[in-house]
Amino acid sequence: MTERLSEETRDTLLDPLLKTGWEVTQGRDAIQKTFQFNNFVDAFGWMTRVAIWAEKWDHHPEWSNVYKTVEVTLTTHDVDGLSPLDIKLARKMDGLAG
Ligand SMILES: C[C@H](O)[C@H](O)[C@H]1CNC2=NC(N)=NC(=O)C2=N1
Repeated sequence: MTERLSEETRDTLLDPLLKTGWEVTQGRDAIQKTFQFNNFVDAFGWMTRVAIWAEKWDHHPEWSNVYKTVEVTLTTHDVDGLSPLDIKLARKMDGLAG
């Protein structure tokens, strides 16, 4: 079972993600980002690829898709806050989005 990000490592791990458009969610220990794609098929294809990693890592996003936009929130429900798994999945999402 994972643990919440420690205060010592939190900023170091979050800073690179904040530079790629992730934001800390107001009122929740979570991060969020809106991904824009060229069209619905690209958006859904990206979601499909992310889903495979989410299932492999047993760590799943909270997300919604409208046409070519995907809004994503990441947090770890088991610890009610951010964990290294959220950092890992956010990095993977950025990587797969190109
Ligand atoms: C039983 C199952 O392993 C757990 O519910 C996993 C599934 N995916 C998860 N995803 C996220 N975001 N947080 C969790 O705590 C979590 N827990």
